[in-house]
Amino acid sequence: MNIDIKNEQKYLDKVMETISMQIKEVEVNAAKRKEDVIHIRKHFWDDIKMNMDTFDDFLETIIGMRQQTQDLSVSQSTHKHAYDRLSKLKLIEKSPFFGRIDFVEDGTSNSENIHIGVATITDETNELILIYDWRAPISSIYYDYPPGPAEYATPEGIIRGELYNKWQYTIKNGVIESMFDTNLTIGDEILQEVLGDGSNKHMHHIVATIQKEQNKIIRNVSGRLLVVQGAAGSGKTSAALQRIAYFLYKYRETLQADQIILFSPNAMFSNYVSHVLPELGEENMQQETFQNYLEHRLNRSFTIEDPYDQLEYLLESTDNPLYQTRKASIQFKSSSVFFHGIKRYREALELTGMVFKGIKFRGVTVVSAKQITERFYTNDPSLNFHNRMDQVRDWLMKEIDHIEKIEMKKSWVREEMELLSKEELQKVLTQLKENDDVDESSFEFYDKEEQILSRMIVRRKLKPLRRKVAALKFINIKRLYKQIFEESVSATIWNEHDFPAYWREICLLTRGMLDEDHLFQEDATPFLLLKELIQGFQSNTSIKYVLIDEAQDYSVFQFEFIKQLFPRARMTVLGDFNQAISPHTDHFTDFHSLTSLYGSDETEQITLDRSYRSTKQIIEFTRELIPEGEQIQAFNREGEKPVLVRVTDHADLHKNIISNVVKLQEREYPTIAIICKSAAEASCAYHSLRAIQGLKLIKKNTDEYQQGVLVIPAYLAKGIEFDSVIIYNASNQVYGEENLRRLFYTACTRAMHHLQLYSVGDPSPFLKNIQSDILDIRQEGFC
Ligand SMILES: Nc1ncnc2c1ncn2[C@@H]1O[C@H](COP(=O)(O)OP(=O)(O)OP(=O)(O)O)[C@@H](O)[C@H]1O
Repeated sequence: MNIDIKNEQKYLDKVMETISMQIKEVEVNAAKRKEDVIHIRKHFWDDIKMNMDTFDDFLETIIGMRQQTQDLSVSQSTHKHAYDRLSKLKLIEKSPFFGRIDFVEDGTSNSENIHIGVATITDETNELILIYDWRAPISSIYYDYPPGPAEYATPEGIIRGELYNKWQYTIKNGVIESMFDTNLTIGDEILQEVLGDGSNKHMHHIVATIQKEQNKIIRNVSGRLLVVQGAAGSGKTSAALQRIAYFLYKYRETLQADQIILFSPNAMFSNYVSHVLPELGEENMQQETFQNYLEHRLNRSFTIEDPYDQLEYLLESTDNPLYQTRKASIQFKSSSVFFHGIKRYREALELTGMVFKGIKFRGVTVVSAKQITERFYTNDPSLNFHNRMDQVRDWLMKEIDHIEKIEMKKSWVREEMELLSKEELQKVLTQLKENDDVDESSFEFYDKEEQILSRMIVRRKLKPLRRKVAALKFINIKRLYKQIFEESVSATIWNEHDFPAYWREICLLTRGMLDEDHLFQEDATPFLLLKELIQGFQSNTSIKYVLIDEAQDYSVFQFEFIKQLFPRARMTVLGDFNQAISPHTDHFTDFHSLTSLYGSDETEQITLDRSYRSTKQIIEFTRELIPEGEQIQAFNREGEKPVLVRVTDHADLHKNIISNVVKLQEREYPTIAIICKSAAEASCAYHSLRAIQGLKLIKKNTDEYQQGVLVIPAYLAKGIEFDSVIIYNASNQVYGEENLRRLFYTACTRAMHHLQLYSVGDPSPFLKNIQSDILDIRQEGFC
């Protein structure tokens, strides 16, 4: 069937007319609802008869209040519903669709002409769908099939048929600017156009150009765990966000946005991706960094090193005498051997080894640690660990009751009684008068008053103790964790061959840090694991979906942890092992170990090989940097070949970069990033390049993605992208070690349109065998 742009424009005009009518209707409705809410709030008490004279009056008052609250809640939610609909209509008002398919279902002869957009639009009768939501079952054909036989899944089963035509549109301000028949065009013009645009302060949605393999991720709902390994720029983050939007549509009757959580690498990344869902007319999910979670759970007792300080140490402290110990320590503590060792250790504690803290009151030990230990181990051994611990807690609570009685008679209580305020005394007096039928002038009354006051004083003092006992704070977790690093205990946890190199030194180092109440990053999760195994897991059952982006930097511990933390959730894990820059992931090359989390039946893996962020020339270069990089396919978008400029010294380097940035600014790139190996290098570079106007230094606590010319350490650039990337110093001296390959690759793959590398002296060995048709190598001088 032939369609032309005029007819399609007519259809667009009709849809826009419908939308503007609906906007008017919903505006009136929303305003009315708003008035209702204001009215109920304003007159909330007017309609309630406050009468507490008799029980029936009291009941009537309560019922009236409840009724008013219910009315308010209904009005608020209808107002919200109208308001959300209005926002959605306004969002799509000027560009209501981006695609069309003509589909004939098997067994019928009618061609359904389906226009697809960000949200569903029906005609005034509410019966005819003018625009299908991109997440509707039939819309999947648009993403999954070229013209020919096609099918889509519905709750009632698979629908098969023939896809005759497929069009893509660019619509701006209500006008169709271009329209492509994808039967005829070669390549994806719209995708070319989108990817060729400059960078933005925030990531945008991709629903008009979702690719087939990405659609598989977005719509996958089969197992408990979906693992996505994807090349840099292959759309993992995008797929994760559109997947969340898909869930919110598919399960709209039962799922709220705050029942979904996305773990992201840092605050800047969170801010960068925070506009995608609102752009799609959906509320944002919760976002969290794992570090935040750790701090929330542990920082009352410890200071915790953050992952960036850990990385910075590893990048910049290679001369430190403890460097090798620390490195070995990180690797061991992130391994599954350590994870299972801790589990074994906890099991062993059932028989021996528990350490408790004595209970002190007013500086005196009232129950000693030894007594608690004895009590724990003399409890019925057939009871499980947690039940035994509960019994100890109950026993301690009783001991505290006993202490309360004894303390009430002590002289310090009498002294404190003298200090009570008039109000406090009055309160007790009133209480006594109300509850007891005792003559106010009698001795009995006096005795009772004294008793109440003493109890009040002692209880107040014992309150924190009771709270601590209830929270199992009498278990000495720090000492228990420290024991793991004592020879007498560690020998019972691990087999001889499990011990890593530098074990003695690791033990010394860890014990020393614990004594200073400081936790290394690599100790934080194992410490928390041990704490939870002993005190019981504090899980969050309301979360239904957990998504972990940049998952390559999480350890086995962290995955286990997140799984236990959200026991009812389905998990989506997205990452790229070639960008694994955390020190504990040095030897990881895939996500296979994750299968054990939920078992192979519940786990699905999808690989994304095609990269969309960068030009073909940049991809052809970056894939040379990693093993098996040839598997990565470039999207066919042309650009310039990356350039490596060798300079003789730092003065020359800065002169070259400054002049190059001026040229790049003339090209009007919104973002030019000068990427450094570490924060230390970034800080030096920033000071030497300050002649660049508006230069900004990005630090670990920067919480907003910024445009302009930036100096940024490579590990903070993870997950984001820049129009032009300048690798500050790709020399052998800076990137000489093999373990920096992935960091170097991560830095280079941030470039969308332009990539330039500098090297003071000899370049990194990573660049050694790259052919001149892929990397343009120039000797010093201005480029
Ligand atoms: N189907 C698509 N249509 C339009 N743009 C896309 C598509 N897929 C990816 N992109 C764009 O490609 C860029 C990279 O996407 P994204 O950040 O999601 O990739 P990633 O795999 O998470 O990258 P990295 O691993 O490097 O962080 C973004 O600008 C994104 O908008």
